[in-house]
Amino acid sequence: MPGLLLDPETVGGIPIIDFEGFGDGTTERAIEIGNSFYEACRDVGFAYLVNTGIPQDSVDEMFAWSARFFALPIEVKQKIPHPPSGQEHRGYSGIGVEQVSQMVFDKAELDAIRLKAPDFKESFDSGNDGAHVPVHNLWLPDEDLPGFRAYCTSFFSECRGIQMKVLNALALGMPEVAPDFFESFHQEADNQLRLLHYPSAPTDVFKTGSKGRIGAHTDFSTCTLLFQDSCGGLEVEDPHHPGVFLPAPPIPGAIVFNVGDFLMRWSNDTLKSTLHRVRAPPPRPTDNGMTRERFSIPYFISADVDSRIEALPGTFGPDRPRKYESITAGDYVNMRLNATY
Ligand SMILES: O=C(O)CCC(=O)C(=O)O
Ligand SMILES: [Fe+2]
Repeated sequence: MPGLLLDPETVGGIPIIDFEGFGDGTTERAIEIGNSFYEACRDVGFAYLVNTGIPQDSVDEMFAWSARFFALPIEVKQKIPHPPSGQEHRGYSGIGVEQVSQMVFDKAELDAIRLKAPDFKESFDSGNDGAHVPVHNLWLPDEDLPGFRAYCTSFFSECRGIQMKVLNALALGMPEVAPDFFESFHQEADNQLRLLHYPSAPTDVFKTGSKGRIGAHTDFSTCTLLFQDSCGGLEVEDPHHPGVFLPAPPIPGAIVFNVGDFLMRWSNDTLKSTLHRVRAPPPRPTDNGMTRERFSIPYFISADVDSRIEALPGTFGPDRPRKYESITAGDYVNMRLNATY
């Protein structure tokens, strides 16, 4: 993308970490990657990861399945509604989407939608089908979208492979953390694959400024791998200027990585879980008063529910007390999920 790369190693202040040559994580080059990745997590909380080894075709295919899923009639998607309980982060959520997709242009109606639905998005969540988690996937009957379940399941596994590489790189870069430390806390893949669709909507819908596609938030698990399409609109808080958000534009082939609140707590606040949000992308003359639709795919990585964490080695000492009690990953995530739904 010409013009975007002002500094070859960052975009909008977000470091680009090149995993080329990471190998099995034992080479000099792997240590270098680990060091710059650790610095990115400490100083920014976000990084673009390139050459991670995930085939671009797999990512493109996941986006194609996502588009097919969201194009299904609302009655079909509503066969698998997201349960009201925060613990069960599975199935379809279509908050406010029905109204928006019907192309409402009346101002009073738009205002009513804004009040009702702060975020104009629909989503589908799936996770590990393993028996150890008390949460079950909600799949459509296969005849409604043959192949969808199989592909989500296979993409979930591909992301898991990348997850291990990424966690190992971070451990390598952290001063007193053993290389396989994080891996040993992430054996069960208690992760969540979310397909997100921000429908096209009249540009007016986004004009008030206070509401958008996703309001400013931090993610609450260990970390997130985010795949975004070419639309744009993701913004990340500038670590040096609280309240100022900088665009994190899509870079073809890159995964956006961010630290979550759980890892921030685990690191005694050494690593940053940074606020981010999604706004309407800058309008183009060809948009005709409509904001383009956007698809994104976050993969939320969580530690094994029963694992108990306390401040990571090297993040506390005589001059730097531990700030948090020890907690299990399950208790932490449930506490946070219950506050969201
Ligand atoms: O859609 C995006 O780019 C970001 C999504 C996100 O931040 C989230 O789901 O937590
Ligand atoms: Fe997020």
